[in-house]
Amino acid sequence: MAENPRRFSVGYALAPKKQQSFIQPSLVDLARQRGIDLAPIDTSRPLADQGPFDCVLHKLYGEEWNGQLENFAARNPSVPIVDPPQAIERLHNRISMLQVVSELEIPQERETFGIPSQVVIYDSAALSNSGVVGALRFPVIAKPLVADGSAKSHKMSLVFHRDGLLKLKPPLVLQEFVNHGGVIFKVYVVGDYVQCVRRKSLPDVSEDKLESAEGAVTFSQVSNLTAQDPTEVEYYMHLDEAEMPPLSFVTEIARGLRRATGLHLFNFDVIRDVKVGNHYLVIDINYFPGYAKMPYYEKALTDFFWDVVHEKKGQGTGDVAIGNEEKIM
Ligand SMILES: Nc1ncnc2c1ncn2[C@@H]1O[C@H](COP(=O)(O)OP(=O)(O)OP(=O)(O)O)[C@@H](O)[C@H]1O
Ligand SMILES: O=P(O)(O)O[C@H]1[C@H](OP(=O)(O)O)[C@@H](OP(=O)(O)O)[C@@H](O)[C@@H](O)[C@@H]1OP(=O)(O)O
Ligand SMILES: [Mg+2]
Ligand SMILES: [Mg+2]
Repeated sequence: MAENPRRFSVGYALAPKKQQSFIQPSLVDLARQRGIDLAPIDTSRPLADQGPFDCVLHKLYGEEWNGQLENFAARNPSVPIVDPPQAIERLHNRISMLQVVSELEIPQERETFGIPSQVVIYDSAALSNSGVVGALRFPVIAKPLVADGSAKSHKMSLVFHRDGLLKLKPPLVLQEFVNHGGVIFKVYVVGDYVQCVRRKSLPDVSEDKLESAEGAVTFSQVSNLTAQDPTEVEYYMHLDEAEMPPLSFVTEIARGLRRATGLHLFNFDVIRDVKVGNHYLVIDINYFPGYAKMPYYEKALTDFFWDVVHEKKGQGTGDVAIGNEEKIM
């Protein structure tokens, strides 16, 4: 009689909303067919008492949880934790998050990339200090310094003039707004796998608008908004027409970020400067983003789990490009 093939278990610890969106029956079924069982972790009990797991997947924060992961790792040194809290930590601060982009050493040829000019503001006095904000070109986006996934950390302001800064609540980052044709590219990374999609963004700000606009406007998670009125529907039709950045280019950045951060699961937001045409700016990096919105996410994630539990991370056979998807090796 044939032996039962070895099964693997991936334990997951996610906030309820994340669990609901990510753990879809289609993902659970596909993983199961490939010999991988997705098992919920009970966060009210010690992690080290649960399992056995061949991998621990998580998006939870805090000292208590980090302590649980440390205990688990001490008892199970060979079980990968995706991803280690110290590696995720740098994405929780919008300065350290983009610092890593500036440090990438990638030959820039036809397409170039960077980050927008920005300054960090720790106290209200700095908002009226010419020495601090004088070098910035308006409009600017004010972003909370902390990017910890809270609703507050996504609340931003588009500020047209210096007087619009005065009501803001530090600590925050003031980042120059770059006109980019109202579309952002979200580059999803799942281990070796990379997929780029278009999303709605803030519209360009013309010189006229800049002169006539007053103060600041607030917004939150623009890219997740859905069409509400006919002009929005019209907008979405044109969104599909925006030229994508070359996949090999975003894949190079993805590979660089993976190496520099040690992270396996993240996405980054890229905009294309309309004034330059082939210059791109990375404006945001998110840990374990909404993968369920990514076409065929079940396959990408299952392949990733398979690689992790078979300890074959990064030992592929070469680059495979399929449409807007690519594998980095
Ligand atoms: N420097 C910039 N220039 C132009 N538009 C920008 C800039 N920074 C941010 N935006 C716009 O604001 C949106 C929100 O900014 P950002 O992505 O930093 O916020 P977030 O709350 O971290 O987003 P997410 O939901 O992806 O985590 C972007 O998707 C983009 O539409
Ligand atoms: O809400 P979704 O599931 O779609 O995912 C969003 C995710 O929320 P969740 O982790 O609470 O689910 C966000 O994480 P936090 O910053 O809030 O931690 C952030 O990563 C967004 O960029 C994701 O949207 P996407 O970038 O994929 O469009
Ligand atoms: Mg973003
Ligand atoms: Mg973000």
